[in-house]
Amino acid sequence: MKSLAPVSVGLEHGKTVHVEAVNVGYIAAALLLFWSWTWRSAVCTVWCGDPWELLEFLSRMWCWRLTGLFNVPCRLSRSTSHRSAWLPGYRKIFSAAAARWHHTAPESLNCVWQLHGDHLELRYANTLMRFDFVWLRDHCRSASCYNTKTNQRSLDTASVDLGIKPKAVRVDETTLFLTWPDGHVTRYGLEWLVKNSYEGQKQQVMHPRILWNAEIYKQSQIPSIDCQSFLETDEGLKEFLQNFLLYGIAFVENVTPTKEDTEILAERISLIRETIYGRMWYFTSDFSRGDTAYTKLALDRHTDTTYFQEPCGIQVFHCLKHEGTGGRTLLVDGFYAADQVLQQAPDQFELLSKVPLKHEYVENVGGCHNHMIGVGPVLNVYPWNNELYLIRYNNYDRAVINTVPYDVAHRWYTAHRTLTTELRRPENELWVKLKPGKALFIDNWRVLHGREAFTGYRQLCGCYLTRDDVLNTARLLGLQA
Ligand SMILES: C[N+](C)(C)CCCC[C@H](N)C(=O)O
Ligand SMILES: O=C(O)CCC(=O)C(=O)O
Ligand SMILES: [Fe+2]
Repeated sequence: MKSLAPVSVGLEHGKTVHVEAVNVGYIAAALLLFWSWTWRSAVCTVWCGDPWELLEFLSRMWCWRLTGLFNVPCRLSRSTSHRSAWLPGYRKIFSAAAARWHHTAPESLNCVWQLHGDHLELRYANTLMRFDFVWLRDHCRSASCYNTKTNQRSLDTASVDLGIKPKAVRVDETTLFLTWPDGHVTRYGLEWLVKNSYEGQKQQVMHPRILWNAEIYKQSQIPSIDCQSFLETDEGLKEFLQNFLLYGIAFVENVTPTKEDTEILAERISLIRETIYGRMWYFTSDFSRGDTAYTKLALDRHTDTTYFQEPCGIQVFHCLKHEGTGGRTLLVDGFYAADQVLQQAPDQFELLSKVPLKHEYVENVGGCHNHMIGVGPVLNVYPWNNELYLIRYNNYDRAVINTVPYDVAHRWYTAHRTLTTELRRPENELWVKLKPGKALFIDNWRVLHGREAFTGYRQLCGCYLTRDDVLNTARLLGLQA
C-alpha cells in the first residue's frame, strides 16, 4: 500500500472527516458506491474506519452533487493524522472538480465563482474577491435583515452560526443568490459586492488629495471663494470644499471682518467645536491664556490640540486687525512631508505611525486651569491600507516620552528628525499674510501652521470645526470625503 501525504477534508461547521488509508480496491469500490447511491448501505463492508464517518461523508458528497456544490470540500488542509490519505488518482479527480469555476448563467461569463471550505471566491469586473460566509450572512440586505428606511441592520449578528455555510449558490448577470441552511435567501448585486468588498475597497482611492509644496500650491492657482457665493450657492460651497479636501487649506474672501461674520461662515459648513478656548475665539498677544499663541513670539509649524484624544479636525483663522510688522502665517502640507519620509525611509515612517506619544496642555494662568492629555502616534494610518489620515505634530506640546523603552525612543528621535527635516524644507513652506476679510480654513489633521513673530496690535478670531460635520457637508454635495 502506497503511503501518501495525509490530507483531511473540511466539512461544515469545522468538522473534519479523516479518511483511513485504504488500498486501491477499496477506493475504487468507494468511488463506485459514491456514484451509485443505491449501494449506500453496503458502504460499511468496504470501509476499514468508522462506518458512520464514511456514511456521513458520502452522504454529504451526494448532497453537494444535488445542490451543485460538489466543490465545497476542496480545502485539502494538511493534517498530522496518520490515518488520512487519498489515492493520487482520486485526489486529482477530486481537486480538479473542486477547482472548477462556475459560470452559472451563460450570460454572466464575466462573473465566475467558486465555493471553498470557508469562503466564497468570486471574480467580477476584473476583481477577485473572497468573502467569509459569516460576512455574507451578516450583510444580507433582505427586508428581515436590513431596514432600508433607516439604513440600519436589523439582523442580530451574534445569532449567526459562526460555522454557517450556504446551502446553495447561484449567480445571474447581476446578482449573487445564496440560500442558507435555514432556507433564508440573501441576494447581492455584483456591483455592490465590488464596491463593498475588501478587495474592491483596496482598489479605490479613499480620499483624493493633491500633496503640495509651495511651488505646487502656487502653480495650482486655487482661487479664494467669494463670501457671498460660499454662503448663498451650493456651487460656491462645493468648490470651496473640493479645494479644501484636495489641498487641506481653502480661503474665503470678502468676509466682513467681525467675529460674528466669521461664525456665520463656519456654520455654513459645520458645527463649531467648542473647546477650552471657547466656541468662537478671539485672541491678541495679551497672554490672557497660558500659551505661546497669546504672545508676539514666532511659532514653529505645528498642528493644534494634539493633547486632545481626537485633535480638532479643522481650524478657522480670520485676522481682524494688524497694525505692525511681521505676523505672517506659515502653512506646510504634513502629508507631503510624510510622503517624502515614506519614500526615503519606510521603516521610519512605520515607527512614527506605531509609537504612541503623549501630548499635554497644562495651564494655570489667571482663572484658567486645564490639564489635557492626548495619546497617539505622530502619523496615524488606517490599518487596512496604510493610508495616512492624521498627523499629530507639536513639539511645544509634546509631553514626556514614557510610552517606549530607550532604544525605541532613540529610533523614534531619528525618525522624528527625518520628518522634521522635510517639514522644514524652505520649498515646502507656504507663507501668507492674513488680512481682514480673508478667512483661512486649515485641515488640522493634515496641514501644519505657524506664524512669524510680530510687532504691534494683532487680533485674530476663529474657531475649530468638527471634522465629521465638514465631511458630512462635503458628502451631501456629492464630493468624495
Ligand atoms: C487657536 N487658539 C488660540 C484658540 C488656541 C491655540 C492653542 C495653542 C496650543 N498650543 C495648541 O497648539 O493646541
Ligand atoms: O497667531 C497665529 O497666527 C496662529 C497662532 C496659532 O498657532 C494658533 O492660534 O493656533
Ligand atoms: Fe496653532
